[in-house]
Amino acid sequence: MPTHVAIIGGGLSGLSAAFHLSRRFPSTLITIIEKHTNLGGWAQSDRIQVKDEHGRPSSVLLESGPRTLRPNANSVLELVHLLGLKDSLVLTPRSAAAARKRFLYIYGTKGLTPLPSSVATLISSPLRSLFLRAGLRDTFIGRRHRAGDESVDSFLSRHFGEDFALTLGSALVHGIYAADSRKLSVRAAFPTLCEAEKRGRGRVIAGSFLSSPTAANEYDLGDMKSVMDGISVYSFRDGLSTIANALQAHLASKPNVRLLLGTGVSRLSIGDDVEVTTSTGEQIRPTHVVSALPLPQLQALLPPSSLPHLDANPSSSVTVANFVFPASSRFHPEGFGYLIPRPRAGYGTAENPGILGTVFDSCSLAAQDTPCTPPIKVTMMLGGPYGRADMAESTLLRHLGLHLGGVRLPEVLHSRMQHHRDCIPTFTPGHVERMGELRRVLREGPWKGRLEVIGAGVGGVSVGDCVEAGRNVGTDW
Ligand SMILES: C=Cc1c2[nH]c(c1C)Cc1[nH]c(c(CCC(=O)O)c1C)Cc1[nH]c(c(C)c1CCC(=O)O)Cc1[nH]c(c(C)c1C=C)C2
Repeated sequence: MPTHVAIIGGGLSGLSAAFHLSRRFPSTLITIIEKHTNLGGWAQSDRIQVKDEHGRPSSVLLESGPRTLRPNANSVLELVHLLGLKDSLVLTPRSAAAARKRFLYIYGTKGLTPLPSSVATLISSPLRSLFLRAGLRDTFIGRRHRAGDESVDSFLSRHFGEDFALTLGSALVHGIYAADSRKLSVRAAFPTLCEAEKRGRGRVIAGSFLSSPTAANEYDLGDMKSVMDGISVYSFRDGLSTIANALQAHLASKPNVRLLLGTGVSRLSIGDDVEVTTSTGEQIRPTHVVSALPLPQLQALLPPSSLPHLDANPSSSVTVANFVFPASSRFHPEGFGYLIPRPRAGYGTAENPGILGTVFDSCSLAAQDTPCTPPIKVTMMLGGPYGRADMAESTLLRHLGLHLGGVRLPEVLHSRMQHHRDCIPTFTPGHVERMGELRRVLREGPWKGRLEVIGAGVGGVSVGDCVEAGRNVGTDW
């Protein structure tokens, strides 16, 4: 049993690990070391006060990282239940426009193209022939790929055709990984597609109708399943920071938990003992360590060549631009927002200076704001495979108006732009095998299972993946 666990990194993975370890080992000392003074990683929510064009005040919640959660992530629902956050939930039902209506902005077409969400909307959709050709190709050609991993673009092109992979696949990958679908591993990023291909003997659509056994895992959910019945996504009145703040308050109240904020780690080594040196020069000798850092940051703390594959993946940087407009000026359609596929001519061409997509936040999260008809909030996401997009606000707004079919935008009440460097890892093909080898070396090498490596760079980039990984830490200890 561990007597002292050091957790390096206080994002949601590290906090989840601390929460679950402190429950499982109530007499073990747990030290969380985070170089920033705030916890929660890039899930940061800020409340701002704005005045509308008539001088009336409003309070608006802005997110700089993830903004909504899906109810299928049981590990997060469990935290909501155990931390008593149910009363601050903001729920978006499946019937809401934000859940049903998603758009693409396709170069060469005017305005937004709705994505079909049912058979009826498919029949009348401008994307009908693209979807039909994709369905026919997968069903009648069906191509099983036997050797190893491949990119998302290559997988989708094989099954659904190149046009589908470019239009739908690249846009989806922008919206989740802010990455180039030609570089992202299908096995690591969309394992369910590979499983469906296997079940359908080479046909993904057929395979997705065949059920697969799901591993049973016990979660302490209280009545969260019924609360989430019919819900598409959820957040909290004060945004996603609510989870990190509640975890921090919970951990701060535990006598066996020590929070070292504003303290980095400069060295991590293993001899007879594990040794962690902090940026303040303190030497800590825990029995076990959890790294919840981005993998290249962990690599920088270790002696050269200690662990394999930590620098194998690149990562995407994203600039998040939040805009607040007057309540009276609904200028965009109701819906989730829109994604922009990779330009046919490639990234960095004149038609797109670097915009990946735009979220119509008010359609799902207006309940975070006051008064009851609050200002309209919209978030544009830039960068990723385009590289750093240093765009003037006026240029961004000109593009937004153009994407919406040439609408005249109202005066902006508030805006801000935040650049998140290397915030989302891009799992390149072979990632799953590489992480298997990393786990083997951690188990069998000098660490002998005393170091566990988690975080978005290992097993998945969603909040659910990060919280789940933290929950599973140290189950062999
Ligand atoms: C802030 C930029 C982010 C981009 N991707 C992510 C973030 C935080 C991570 C991410 N986004 C989504 C998922 C899938 C989660 C799930 O479905 O369970 C992940 C891991 C989907 C998503 N994409 C956008 C939103 C609002 C959501 C819902 C989840 C969330 O709030 O993050 C919009 C969006 N995100 C990015 C871009 C470029 C984009 C464009 C409209 C990058």
